[in-house]
Amino acid sequence: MKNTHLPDHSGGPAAATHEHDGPNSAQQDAITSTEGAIRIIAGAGTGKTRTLTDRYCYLVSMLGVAPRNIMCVTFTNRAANEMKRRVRRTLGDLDLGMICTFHAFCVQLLKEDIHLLNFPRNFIILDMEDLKQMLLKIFSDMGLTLRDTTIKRTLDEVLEARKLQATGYIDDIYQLNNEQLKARFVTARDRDEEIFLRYIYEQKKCFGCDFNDLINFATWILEKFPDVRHKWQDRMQYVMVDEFQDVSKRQYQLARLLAGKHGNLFIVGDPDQTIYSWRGAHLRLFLDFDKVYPAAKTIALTMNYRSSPQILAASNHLIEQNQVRVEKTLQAQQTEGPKPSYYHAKSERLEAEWIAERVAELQAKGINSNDIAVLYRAHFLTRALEECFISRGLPYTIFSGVAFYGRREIKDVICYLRMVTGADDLALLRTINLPSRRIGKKRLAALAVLAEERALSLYQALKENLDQPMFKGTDARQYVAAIEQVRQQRAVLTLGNQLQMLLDLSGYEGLLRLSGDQERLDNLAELKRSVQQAGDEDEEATLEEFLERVALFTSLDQESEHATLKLMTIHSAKGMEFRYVFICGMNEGVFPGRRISSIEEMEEERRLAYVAMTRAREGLYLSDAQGVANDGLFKYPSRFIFDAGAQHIDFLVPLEPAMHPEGRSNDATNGFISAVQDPMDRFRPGDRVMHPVFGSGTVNASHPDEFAYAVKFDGLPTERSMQFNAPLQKIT
Ligand SMILES: Nc1ncnc2c1ncn2[C@@H]1O[C@H](COP(=O)(O)OP(=O)(O)OP(=O)(O)O)[C@@H](O)[C@H]1O
Repeated sequence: MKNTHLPDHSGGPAAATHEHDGPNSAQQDAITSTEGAIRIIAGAGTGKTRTLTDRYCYLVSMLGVAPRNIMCVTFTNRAANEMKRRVRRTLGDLDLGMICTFHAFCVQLLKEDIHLLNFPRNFIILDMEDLKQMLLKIFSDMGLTLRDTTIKRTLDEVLEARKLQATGYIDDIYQLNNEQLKARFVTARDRDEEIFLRYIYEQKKCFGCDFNDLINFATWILEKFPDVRHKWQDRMQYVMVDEFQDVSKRQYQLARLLAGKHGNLFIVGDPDQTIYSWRGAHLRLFLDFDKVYPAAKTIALTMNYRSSPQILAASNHLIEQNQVRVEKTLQAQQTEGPKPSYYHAKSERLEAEWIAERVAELQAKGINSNDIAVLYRAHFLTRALEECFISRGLPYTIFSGVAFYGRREIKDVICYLRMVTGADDLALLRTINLPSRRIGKKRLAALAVLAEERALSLYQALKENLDQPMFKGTDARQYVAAIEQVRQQRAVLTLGNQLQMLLDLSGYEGLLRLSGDQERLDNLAELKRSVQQAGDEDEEATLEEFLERVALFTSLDQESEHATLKLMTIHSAKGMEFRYVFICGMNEGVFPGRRISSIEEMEEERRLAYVAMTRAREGLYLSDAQGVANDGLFKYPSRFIFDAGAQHIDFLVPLEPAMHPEGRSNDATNGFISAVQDPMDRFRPGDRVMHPVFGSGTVNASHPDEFAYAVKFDGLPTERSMQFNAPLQKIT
């Protein structure tokens, strides 16, 4: 085993920034502070990922801690893989299974202990497609149509909301058998509750866990069974959490539970980069860490090794406009570069052309396309860009919202593979008529009744009733035969060969070929490659393991395959860096989005702009297009351009006064803009203020996180909370 090299390096400015330069003193402190609760507040580009990796290597090689005793959770699988790659480069080939996402960690825990919930070890992980399919079945069972309720609403407001709120549903799963659960449909208080109960019933029937369950089940088991808790707490001598600013309350609770015995909880993140509040991430968790752990040590990393001083100055100025934050100013270590530029185009087409021209200029200077990224707030913004790039023959790759494994043909094949492993009902329903086997709705309904009566899965029921008249004239027998033949050969065939056999015997590949859709065939070829690769990398790898990895894959994990210009949303660009970054569509109503209705949401949008700008190393280009938006409103340049400080931005075309925030009138077209104009924290405790209705009063406290003052008005009996932008005047 190699030792990590950890030379004591001063934190002084360094001109060259190479990966092999030693850590600076703050980084060194973070690497070697191993015991107790440690919070690292790491600004953008300050070497957070690198420090985390060095710390991991330090624990293993200098302190002699086994990798199985270090839990290191990252935000995406992509980040986990990158970290493993770097650790292996230093420490050699080790089992690094505990460097993973929260969800992947929970899968490992559940594989060991889910029997406590009466689920089998080979439970299935339900992805978004499975959930949608399940809901469609439930709607049909309840006689609901998509007019009564939509999939999206049900996913957000029924499933997600209930599972985020409380974990009582797990007690139901645990205590009630299928019949008892079913009996509860009748007593459901309302339609949404019935949908939820039916969902629990369906998931229990196929032993499925959705992404929320993975976290909830793991926490529930740890809380309910002390022996199991102690086992995991013993193991997790060190718990490290990356991107802590985007961790949810429940994930934090899980990390705390696991670190409960040894007390070594290390969190690292950047409060200024919180961009997932809507997923339950709480900036507060980060800010209050030292309240939960009073002995916690906090280390700030503020030397930015990524961006030029000019890019950093604009980014710093932007984020300073936020009120709820931990004050920190990053210092640039890079050499000077040009100021970020801003181009205000007269139309979307002209904006796209301006970007294409700048890209061409960079390429002419010998810059690799891989080093250039165009970032945007929303997917729809790519249309104009794509049209322009295509007409100019400029190759580009879009990191699309639909992840590879979510594509229709890929999901079909994954479900075929699931027929070989667990043969769950969802997988059967998806595959049974691909290609058509003449098993229509009526036959499926009859099969469901058979399965229900005998408490069997659909597949078992089908297999046992192939001779029934109802399957006459269908290809049910061939379907079962294909699956059974692959099952029998599993022990002797490689993963790749199992898949090929299944594709041939089932007729699915033939069906795709018949459709002649080259893109789908290419995707299938890509999937085959990935299955083959999984088998090559590890001869012992099983189909179950492959499916489990795939189920945990999300759209944020997409890797860049081609050396072309990259187009992606800012959310997907999290954690990445590029030499040149374009941020397009910087218009009010787009970025910040029109639906922003509170100051908190506006601050989150600003953090998103900050994440976007800090991805750039040498060049940053901002742009917007004038005109009328989809909703008929006039488009103004984004406030974020001005928030970055006029002195830090090179305005390539002079703006008419009406385009500046201060030049805008307060008419109907920009009511949105004034409605969420950020208020300033204007008063200090003790200030005397005047309100047009309540009269005079004294400011008792200022609560920046709530954007409110506590004011005691002289004429009112109780203290009142007043928004920062309330009509208060200071009395001097
Ligand atoms: N001590 C150091 N000396 C030289 N270069 C460094 C040092 N620490 C980090 N870097 C370099 O700085 C860049 C940013 O590091 P890294 O990607 O780890 O930052 P980060 O904090 O994770 O960024 P972000 O949070 O913005 O995604 C990388 O190119 C990295 O190699």
